[in-house]
Order: sequence, then C-alpha cells, then structure tokens
Amino acid sequence: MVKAAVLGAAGGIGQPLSLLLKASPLVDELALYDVVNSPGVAADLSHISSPAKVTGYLPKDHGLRNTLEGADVIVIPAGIPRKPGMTRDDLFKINAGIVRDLITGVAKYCPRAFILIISNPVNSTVPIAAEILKAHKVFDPSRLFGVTTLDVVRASTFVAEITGEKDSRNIVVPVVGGHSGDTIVPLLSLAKPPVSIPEDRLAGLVNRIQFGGDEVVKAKDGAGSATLSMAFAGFRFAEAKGIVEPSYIYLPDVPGGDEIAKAVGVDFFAVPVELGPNGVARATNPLETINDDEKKLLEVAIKGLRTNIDKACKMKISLGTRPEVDDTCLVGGFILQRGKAWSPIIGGIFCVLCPMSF
Ligand SMILES: NC(=O)c1ccc[n+]([C@@H]2O[C@H](COP(=O)([O-])OP(=O)(O)OC[C@H]3O[C@@H](n4cnc5c(N)ncnc54)[C@H](O)[C@@H]3O)[C@@H](O)[C@H]2O)c1
Ligand SMILES: O=C(O)C[C@H](O)C(=O)O
Repeated sequence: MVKAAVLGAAGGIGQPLSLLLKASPLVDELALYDVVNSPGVAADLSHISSPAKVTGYLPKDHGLRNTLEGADVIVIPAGIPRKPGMTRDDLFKINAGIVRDLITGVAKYCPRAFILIISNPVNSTVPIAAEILKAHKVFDPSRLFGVTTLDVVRASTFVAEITGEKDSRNIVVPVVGGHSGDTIVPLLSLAKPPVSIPEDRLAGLVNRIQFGGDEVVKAKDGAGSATLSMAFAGFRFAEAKGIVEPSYIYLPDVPGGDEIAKAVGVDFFAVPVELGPNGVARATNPLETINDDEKKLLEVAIKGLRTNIDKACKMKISLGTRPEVDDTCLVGGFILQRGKAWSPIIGGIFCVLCPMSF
C-alpha cells in the first residue's frame, strides 16, 4: 500500500500533479492538503476510475495531521509562484515559512516519508526542510529531495529543437547544481547520446536551460509560473525504470555524496541520483569529466548556491521552528500561520514511487 500526499494540492501545480498521482497504478491512497479548495479537488478526482482512494483536507479539524499520517511520499508544491520581474529568491520570505511549517508537520506525523520539495526557492527551501527535520531528530538525507526534474526535461526539449531529434525523450542531459538561473548547470558534454551543438548556438542553449522558468513566467504575464510542465516532469519519472535522475539533495551523508560535497564545497547540490527502495541509493559524480566551459558555469553556480544555502540556515535561526502547525488562517490573500507556540509539493514524485513498488 502506498499513500501519497500533496501539500498545496489546489494550486497550479498541485492539481495536475494530483491528477497524475490519482491516475498512477502505483498509488493506493492520495491525500490532498491545501489552505483552500482541497476537498473540492479531491471530490473531482475521486470520480476518476482508478484504484487510488482520494481525500481532501483543509487546516481545520487536524487536516494536516490527517493528510500526513501513514503517508509514504509527500510532495510539496505549496507556496506562491513568481510574477514577471521577480527572482525565485524573492519568494523566500513567504515560502520559507510555509515550507518550514509543513515540514514541521511531516517531522511529527510521518518522519519516514519521502519528501519532495517543489516550492521555490528550492535552493533554500530544501536546506530549511533539512534543518527542521534535524531539529526534530528525524532527518534522513536519503529521503529529502529538491525537485529539479523540470531543468532536465527542459534540457532534453531544447537540445532536441536544435539537433532535430523528433522525440526529445531520447536525449538525456545531466543537469547539476541548483534550481535557479545560473545555479542550474546543464552538462551538455555528457549528453546521452552525445549531441553536437553548433558553436554559435551553445551559449544561447545553456542560457535557455538556465532561464527556462523566466520564459514561462513572462509568457504567463502575471498569472504565475510553470505548472503543467512541472506535472509532466513528474509523469516522465513515473514511467522511468532503473531510475537515475538529478535531484537537489544533502550530499555529505548519502553514499557517494561526501566526495562530491568536498569537491563542490557546498552540502546541498543536485547530482544524478540512483534511487532505491530507501531513497538515495547513491549520488553519482559527473563532474570529473566535464569540459572547461562547464567548469566555469559550475564555479558561478557554487557561489550562488552558497549564498542561497547560507540564507536558508540564517533564516531558520531567526524564524525558528514551530511545534504545532494545524492552526492556519488566510489573511489578505497570503497565508499567515498561527501556532500555539512561536518558539522560534510532478516531477520527481514518481521517481520515489517507482522504487517503492519494486
Ligand atoms: N521546483 C520546480 O521546478 C518548480 C517549478 C514550478 C513552480 N515551482 C514552485 O512551486 C510553487 C507553487 O507554484 P504554483 O504555480 O502551483 O502556485 P499556486 O499559487 O498556483 O499554488 C500554490 C498552492 O499552495 C497553497 N498554499 C499556500 N500556503 C499553503 C500552506 N501553508 N499549506 C498548504 N497549501 C498552501 C495555495 O493555496 C495554492 O493552492 C511556487 O513556489 C513555484 O515557484 C517550482
Ligand atoms: O521559474 C519559476 O519560478 C518556476 C520554476 O522554478 C521553473 O523553473 O519553471
């Protein structure tokens, strides 16, 4: 029996992601949580003729606890998206608090679940999650993932547009680093099968992969950021077998990770990860054979990542952790969380579900 939970299930990503999970034969139970409309989304999905039993919860009546108890996989796309002119880092102030509070719930109610964080800025929200889990003494780095799959999907798509490959799924480009602008490092030299990009198009291609999110934000013109492609990224994972996919993880304590962490000088970093029934089976190191241009991209990425990770750790200290997260209210369109004590979520979901079904 596999229970999946989506936190932020009524949103632009949450809804298509929940649809894909409901359609997946790997899911037996699907719990949807949001501060608005999750019972409605659950009722809608529950009419689909697939086996998964769907429930929807709001914060009232211990909704978060009911969502999380017994969950094996938690996908978190809760939080605000960008508008034109914003960076992902501009989302930090609001989304850091949302992720912190939801992860506090995960730590209390389902500490052994796989946690897939989509909420931006991923470079910072994942370290925040790790800190919260550590504070509750339940941190398992092989079970916490920042979802960077969309970068991998974009890399395949954009490369195929140049090479003329009809089916972009046939092109696999490892994308490492983080998930924002120049912290995203596509390793085109390691594409499988090898690809030949004309010299005069290379810089433009790298830039498009790094800033693909901005392309969608601009086109949506104030109505949010990528949602459907994010859900597609998860679905592609669902169909993958023998999974090795990049994900943003805490490296030092996973097999193969310590050496990479030492080489890059940051603890959180996206690398191709072998996934097994217990999460990260091995972090693989593609950096030894990269070319000089990619080494330069990597240097820039590491600088940016260091700033994002440091900010997350400092913010955690000033925000602190909250033991109770069920009591939530909506104020002025933003979410304010109200607790008993202020002591201080398609892309990747399936990559965790698949190995669980082995
Ligand atoms: N990792 C990636 O590749 C990637 C890709 C696209 C978007 N994103 C990020 O995903 C997040 C969501 O994007 P979206 O387009 O779905 O936004 P959205 O505004 O459409 O949906 C977000 C949902 O989260 C809910 N929410 C807010 N606070 C909550 C809380 N405390 N508990 C539960 N639910 C809560 C909202 O009610 C809303 O339904 C954004 O931060 C966006 O930047 C990440
Ligand atoms: O660009 C964004 O803000 C959303 C997401 O991170 C993306 O890469 O599309």
